[in-house]
Amino acid sequence: MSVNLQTPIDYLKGVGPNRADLLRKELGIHTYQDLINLFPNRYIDRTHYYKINKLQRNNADVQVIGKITGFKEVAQKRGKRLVATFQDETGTMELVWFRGQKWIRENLKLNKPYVAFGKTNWFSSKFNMAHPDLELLEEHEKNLRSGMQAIYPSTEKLSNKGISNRVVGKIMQQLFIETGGKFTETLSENLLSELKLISKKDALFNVHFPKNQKLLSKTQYRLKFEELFYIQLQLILKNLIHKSKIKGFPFEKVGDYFNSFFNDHLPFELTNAQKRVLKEIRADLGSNAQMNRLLQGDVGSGKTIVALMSMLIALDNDFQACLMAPTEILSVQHYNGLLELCNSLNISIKLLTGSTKTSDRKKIHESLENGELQILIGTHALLEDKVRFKNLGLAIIDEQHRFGVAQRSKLWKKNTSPPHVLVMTATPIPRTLAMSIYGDLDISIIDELPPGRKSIKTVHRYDKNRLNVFRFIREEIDKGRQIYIVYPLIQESSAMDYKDLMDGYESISRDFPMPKYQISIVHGKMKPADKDYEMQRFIKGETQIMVATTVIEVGVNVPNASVMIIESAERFGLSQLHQLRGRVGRGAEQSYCILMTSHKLSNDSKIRLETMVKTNDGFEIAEVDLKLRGPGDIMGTQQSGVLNLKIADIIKDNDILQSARFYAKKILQSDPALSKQENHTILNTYRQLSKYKNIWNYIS
Ligand SMILES: Nc1ncnc2c1ncn2[C@@H]1O[C@H](COP(=O)(O)OP(=O)(O)OP(=O)(O)O)[C@@H](O)[C@H]1O
Repeated sequence: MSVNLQTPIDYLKGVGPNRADLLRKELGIHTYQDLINLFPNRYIDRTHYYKINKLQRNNADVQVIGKITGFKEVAQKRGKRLVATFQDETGTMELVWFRGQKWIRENLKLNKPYVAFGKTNWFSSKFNMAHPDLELLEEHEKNLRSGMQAIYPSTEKLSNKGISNRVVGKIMQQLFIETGGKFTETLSENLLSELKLISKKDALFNVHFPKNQKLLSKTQYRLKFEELFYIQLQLILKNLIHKSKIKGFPFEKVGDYFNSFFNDHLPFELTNAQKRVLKEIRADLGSNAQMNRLLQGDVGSGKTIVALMSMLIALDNDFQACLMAPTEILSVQHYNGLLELCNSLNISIKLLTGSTKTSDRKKIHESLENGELQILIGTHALLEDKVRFKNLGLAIIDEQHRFGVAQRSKLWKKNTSPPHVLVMTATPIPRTLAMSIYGDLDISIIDELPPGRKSIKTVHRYDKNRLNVFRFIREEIDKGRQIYIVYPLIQESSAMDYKDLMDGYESISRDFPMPKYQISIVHGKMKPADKDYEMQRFIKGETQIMVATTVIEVGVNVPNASVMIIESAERFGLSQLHQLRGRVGRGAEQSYCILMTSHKLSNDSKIRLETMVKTNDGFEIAEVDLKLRGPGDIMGTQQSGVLNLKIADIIKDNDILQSARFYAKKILQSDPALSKQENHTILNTYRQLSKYKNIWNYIS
């Protein structure tokens, strides 16, 4: 190509030193390449022309073809305004200027066809357009911007400094004239033809000058695909390198434990999503590589059974398995649940937590080391050095948000070779984000709830409606249901929060007196044994109301509980609210979630509450959370690069991301080193990637 894209922007015809300075300072555009990469942030559809008799009031972005038949000046409070009569074959309207009259009168030509573009107003029984964007029809037709007009970021702000959107459009046009618009392709022939993608050079032209919406959509698809494809390629390569370096135990067979459970003891039919995820896990376990999989499922979607059945495969292959949960309550619950499910399978399962007695602890350690113990469930007590397995084949970690990566790898080190790892989370991370960030994990998603679940009715109530809420609680208890009332205790040590909880407990005890009503209370300051005792009373149905802090947030399963009341709901984050709500709606009865707040709510709190009221879908909630808090915040650390997208939107372009990931995977599966001739372009582009860090910096 003849024109070097690194040419400074000053050399482009129509730019000049002043504009060049502004472009550099205001938009960071130094070279031709920077200019091409200034992608529009929106478009105005200029493919349609209105007739004057079809105009409507306050129509923005309207264009009309007509002729100026005369001018008049109209006196107003301060100065004069210039009014032109603008006419087409269907009627007459006015074009109005409040400044620049002299220039306009001298330069506009009477009775020549013009295109007037702007917003319509209705004034003195006539339509008018103030300060229209006017262009002679014959010039307009030559103009590349006559289809979908690109609007560039910041140009609206900068227009009085001399870089209006129109100016950027014009110099962009000039750039394509000077370069001939011939840019090197960056995707392979195969991808282009299989996905029917438009070429790079067409995409770059059309992103700036699309003729119509259809072409624009194709263009955006191609560029977004490319951006996401190369990010996925990088992530998957990382994953492949991990897999080729770290060997796992191949679980070759599915044996008696699994089959007997599946055929004779499964308490319900698995959902299709559960079956699909199990297949994915089985495939991993059967391969030679070490499984490193993230299992995402909304609250109550049935992850536990998937975890158990995966553990049974480990047992079938004479390996041990462990399940680690973030809290004592959860570990106990998992333990009891699994004991019940495995009742007739003759498996040895034990629980190890901070409160396990020393003598029991010793026995557990021994039986783990000699291999008698097959499944160990517990809290981070599992990570202690004394806990040594004979042959740990599968480690399942529930709620990975609470365990850091370092802790995960500590589990690995419990063997000479690392066990397979399955990380389960009930706090859905938006799919897009998960795919972009967990380069080292494969992802399975249970996106279906067990049949027959009624969606939880969620309402927002102010404190002053408390009496009504209490009446509702009484009615539900009379029907035999149980109630959670949760108080924010963001930090377990916060004295004020603790006082709120205790005050709440007292007032509830007054309104729901013994002996008719029995109340449990659980909070972080209690001894584990007391907590467990209170929890068990509620689980067994001996108490009807559970007053608690967020210790019950994850995983607690009491199907008879049908009402979740969240006090000071504005103080909780979205995913936490969703988690709490997930504690009800686990049985067949209609369940309710009542979000109590005071009147003073910030905008973000309002959005959080509205979202909760509107939807039960954890993934949708995660998306809103992502928008409110930003990806960096959600993941704890800013994963720069991966999330620094120029054209794709991590929230909206999920489908494209899936496809990009699929093809990146497919290509790497058949050609991991990208050495085949057909992947030459991809390899080349990929190499540039590591050099420039950003795929948009290597257009040539
Ligand atoms: N396929 C199914 N059909 C009917 N019930 C099911 C099915 N799968 C799971 N369940 C039941 O649904 C409830 C929720 O399952 P589970 O506790 O495994 O959910 P979860 O995904 O772990 O959710 P959470 O993270 O909120 O605890 C349990 O009572 C379980 O027995």
